Amino acid sequence: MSDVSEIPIREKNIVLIGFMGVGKTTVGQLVAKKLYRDFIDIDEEIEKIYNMSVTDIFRKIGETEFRRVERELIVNICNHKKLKIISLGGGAYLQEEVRKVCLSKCIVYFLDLSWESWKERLPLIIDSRPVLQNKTLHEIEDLFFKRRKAYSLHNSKITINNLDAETIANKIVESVKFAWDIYQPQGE
Ligand SMILES: Nc1ncnc2c1ncn2[C@@H]1O[C@H](COP(=O)(O)OP(=O)(O)OP(=O)(O)O)[C@@H](O)[C@H]1O
Ligand SMILES: O=C(O)C1=C[C@@H](O)[C@@H](O)[C@H](O)C1
Ligand SMILES: [Mg+2]
Repeated sequence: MSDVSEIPIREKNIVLIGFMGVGKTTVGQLVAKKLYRDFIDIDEEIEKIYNMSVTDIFRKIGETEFRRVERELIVNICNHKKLKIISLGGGAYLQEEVRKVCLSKCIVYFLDLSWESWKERLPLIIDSRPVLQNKTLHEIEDLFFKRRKAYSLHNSKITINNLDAETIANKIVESVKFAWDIYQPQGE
């Protein structure tokens, strides 16, 4: 497969990062449709490899192995694929190698939701996110703010409080097209 280090900005993969449950999967699918691109959800890819849910992988195989596969998958996709919309799992970007490859090969969008808004979404996701289980709300809050340091390394931030998924996807598409036109105007 070819190396994509010199890839034109219009062909770069777009990567969505942010805390679990902020909507990376939901919004990524919409962005892919709007830009006529393929969508890759890293959690789904890992589930296909093991033919198990993320919850079962954590339980039966363990988080350490999950993180290794997650990292290798992301590094491989970022190095060898282009024109994709990629939604990471919420913890993937905590790995330095993942941050490095995403920032060097892709355009990284951070979906930024406030803690107050995020808390309302907890009941929707708690059962399918093993990292949240057996934690108090205070411990989850600590994790939410600790992880912001890693997410602060991005190319663009979209503040998503009170916005529906369609509106967020439109904002990303608008922002991507703006960047394309600034850095690589059509016809040049
Ligand atoms: N803008 C939104 N407004 C309200 N609910 C939303 C929005 N975006 C996503 N959701 C809902 O929040 C939940 C989590 O969304 P989603 O699975 O897309 O998050 P995620 O960021 O991919 O999480 P993870 O990091 O665990 O992969 C889903 O139930 C989804 O329907
Ligand atoms: O934030 C996390 O650590 C995780 C988020 C999910 O997307 C899954 O990747 C898994 O549940 C771990
Ligand atoms: Mg997801």
